Amino acid sequence: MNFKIARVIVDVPSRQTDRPFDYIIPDEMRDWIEIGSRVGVPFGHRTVQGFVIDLRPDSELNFARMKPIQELLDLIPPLPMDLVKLAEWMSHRYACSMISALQAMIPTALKGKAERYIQLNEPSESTTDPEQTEEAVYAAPPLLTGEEERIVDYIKANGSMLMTTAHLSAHFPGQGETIKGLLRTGVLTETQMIKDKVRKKTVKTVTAAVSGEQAEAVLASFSAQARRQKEVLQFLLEVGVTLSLQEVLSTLHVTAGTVKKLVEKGFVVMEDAEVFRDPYQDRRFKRTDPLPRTPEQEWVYGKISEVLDNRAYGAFLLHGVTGSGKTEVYMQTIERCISLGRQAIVLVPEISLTPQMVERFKGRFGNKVAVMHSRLSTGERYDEWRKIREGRVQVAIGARSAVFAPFSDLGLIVMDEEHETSYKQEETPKYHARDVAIRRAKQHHAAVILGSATPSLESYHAARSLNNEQYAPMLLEMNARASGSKLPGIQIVDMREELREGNRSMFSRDLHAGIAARLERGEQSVLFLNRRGFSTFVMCRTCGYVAGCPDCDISLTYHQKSNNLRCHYCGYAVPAPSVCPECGSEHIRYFGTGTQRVESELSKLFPGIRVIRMDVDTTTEKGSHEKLLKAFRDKKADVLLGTQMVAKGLDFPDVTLVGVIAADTSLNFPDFRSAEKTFQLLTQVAGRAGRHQLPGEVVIQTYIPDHYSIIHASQHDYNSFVREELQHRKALHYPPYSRLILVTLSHEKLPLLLRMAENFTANLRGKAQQLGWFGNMDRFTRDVLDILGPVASPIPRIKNRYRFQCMVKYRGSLDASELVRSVAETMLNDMRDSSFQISIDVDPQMLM
Ligand SMILES: Nc1ncnc2c1ncn2[C@@H]1O[C@H](COP(=O)(O)OP(=O)(O)OP(=O)(O)O)[C@@H](O)[C@H]1O
Ligand SMILES: [Zn+2]
Ligand SMILES: [Zn+2]
Repeated sequence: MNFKIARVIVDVPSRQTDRPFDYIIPDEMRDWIEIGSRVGVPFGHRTVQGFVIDLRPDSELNFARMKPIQELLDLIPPLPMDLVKLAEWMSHRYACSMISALQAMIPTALKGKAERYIQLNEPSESTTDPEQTEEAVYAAPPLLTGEEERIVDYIKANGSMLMTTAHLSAHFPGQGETIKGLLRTGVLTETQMIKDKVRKKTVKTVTAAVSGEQAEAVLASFSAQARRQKEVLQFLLEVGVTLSLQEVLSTLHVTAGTVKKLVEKGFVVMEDAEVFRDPYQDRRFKRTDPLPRTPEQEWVYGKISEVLDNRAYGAFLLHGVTGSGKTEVYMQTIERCISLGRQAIVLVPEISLTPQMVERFKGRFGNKVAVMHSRLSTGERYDEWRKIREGRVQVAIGARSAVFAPFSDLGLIVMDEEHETSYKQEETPKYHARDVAIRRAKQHHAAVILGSATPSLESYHAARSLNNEQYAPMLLEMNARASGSKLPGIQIVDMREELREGNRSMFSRDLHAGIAARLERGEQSVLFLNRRGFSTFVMCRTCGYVAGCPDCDISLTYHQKSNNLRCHYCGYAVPAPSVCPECGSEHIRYFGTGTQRVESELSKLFPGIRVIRMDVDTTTEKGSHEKLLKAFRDKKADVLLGTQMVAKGLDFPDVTLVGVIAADTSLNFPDFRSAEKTFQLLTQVAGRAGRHQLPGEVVIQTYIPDHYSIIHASQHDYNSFVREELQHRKALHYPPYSRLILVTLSHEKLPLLLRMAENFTANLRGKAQQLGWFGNMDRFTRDVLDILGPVASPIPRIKNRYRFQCMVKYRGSLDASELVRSVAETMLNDMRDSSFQISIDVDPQMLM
């Protein structure tokens, strides 16, 4: 097929440009441009980056008015065809632009921006006399001043015809006007090209360029002064392979000059070779072999293998209690997938929080694994990504964006802790990695494993529902711990009772006794603080003043390290005041992070206790997690104290006590998922205790001891919790009995916003009525859509913009995303007020 036209999505984030634009494919690019290619194209007066999403033999548009593609940025398209298709689906499903979906799929390194370059003006072909040398063309007609000549000579002398405008102006300070003059008279021209944020890394390599027969004669020809050169050549001939220049220099203690002389003489070839930055190159991972499967693992493994072997789509919800050996199942099914010549993706909630997971996969699969880690440098991430794209690895492990790992023959996607909210991206594109994973698996006829000890109600309901949809996951359960150990006993302590009996400490008597016993026996404890809701704000105890952000309706957060107050939404920061700005009182209190308070209380109660604190403050540095966890594993501490971070995936043999300081802070959250979140957290932390030989014990402190999520968690009873929670959800038509779309409208002027929010909701309602969708959720029909609001958002003002929201609730097979998007678009087009914004969040996880 001879394609002349490429349809390109340009990297210009505006509603008007969210459609493909047609460009002519220049002849020399014909063989190279593919769907998924990244290109630089002229757009208005700029050059922008874009992605080819379709190829056409022809265009409906006038060829004369169409522009050609300016440059092709990679030889291998960064996006395989299936990801381009996936982006189209995402854009529809999540009501986001195509460019935002495509950008989410590539590493930051490839988010190129146009850079301006200056070059000598190449004469156009018609006027070029082949006899005329370059020199003649420039030197002759326009009479250059001395200054101008120096600039032109500098460009020539630097060999490259291309030089960034920035570089040139920096090299000739104060000569801006001269350079502009040269541009005006056409001696120089300026072009724009896309420059990537990071380049491939290369090293110089050297190889002997002398054949075996010649070797002796050549070596004999060296003079006595060239002894060092001779040594180098001899060495290279002996090893007989290409070595990095650095290696040669450090082995033989010679200078680069010596090697260069050999290159000049033609005895050695020096080249640039691409290298991959490997963030784990200095780390050794203990190799592990597959464990003999337990009977439960065997059954689960069999079910998944069937689908893998058939190369069919199949989804599984693996509900296994903590320590049941889910990770071992992931690894063994992945091994099977690889042996079939296919590749696998492992998704984990937040990879920097799960170093043990990375260790286990590296230990089993070695250099077959690429790690997509947010803490890696842009360059390192780019290289890990290239290993995937170029087929050098078979397994990718990473947080939600790893779902886009560009494998060519994907066979399996594993999503560990599938209930975690971090799988939902809160910025545009607001996708949920679970739904994207299922979609990708369908495209590839691959298997999906959603694993959790506490599956989300959405997944559980889908697996359980009677009118089993085609894509619903199959429920697989594992109820016993793989090691044979029992789940720990859990005790609930009523903190109100403690107070009544005169205990004002944050530790109940039972938890206190528990920690003391561990100290005596040389065992370890994990203390968990439910951070949500713990105060880090500043309050005056005299007048009740609370420091708030002037631009956002939210209180400022106290940061101990820098001793200032910061707004989490807009970044506003002020030094922490020492007296109340309102009444001048000195009784103004700073509440540090909850963990700091617990830590100081611990050392008061147990002098000499060794505590490792793990929270946002102690884990900002790269690798700090690993360090802290290793220290704990090496028994350099008695207590690991932390927030959510200590709840996940940790497996330490000597931890026999887990204490939950305040279980219910997350219950008081205005969110219909708060009971579910609390149950999940408690189950997860409790699961850290007694995983090996020593039996475990858990103490949960709470002010609401009779809340069903706490009671069921204390009995390890997921099924009863779910039954009760589903009843509440059903009564209120919350997910999984409906789906939600949260629409947030914002503007600086409150009265205007109010009117627009009313209008928007009315338009939406009207359109839904026309379609016959609108109705009360109590209605006994499958397809129905209801609209709640508008109301002020829970945070009514951010960055000086007021916010109103409305909630769309629907069920059945309605295309609600499309409805909301079209109403929003019509309204924005009619408004012509660019300051008015509508943000659409499909399947929201945070209702703020
Ligand atoms: N077949 C097996 N035989 C013996 N030990 C096993 C087996 N499978 C897993 N284990 C061990 O049991 C422990 C728990 O296994 P694993 O971490 O895979 O469970 P998990 O379900 O992923 O745990 P969690 O969800 O609590 O993080 C680990 O120490 C693991 O090495
Ligand atoms: Zn005050
Ligand atoms: Zn703010």
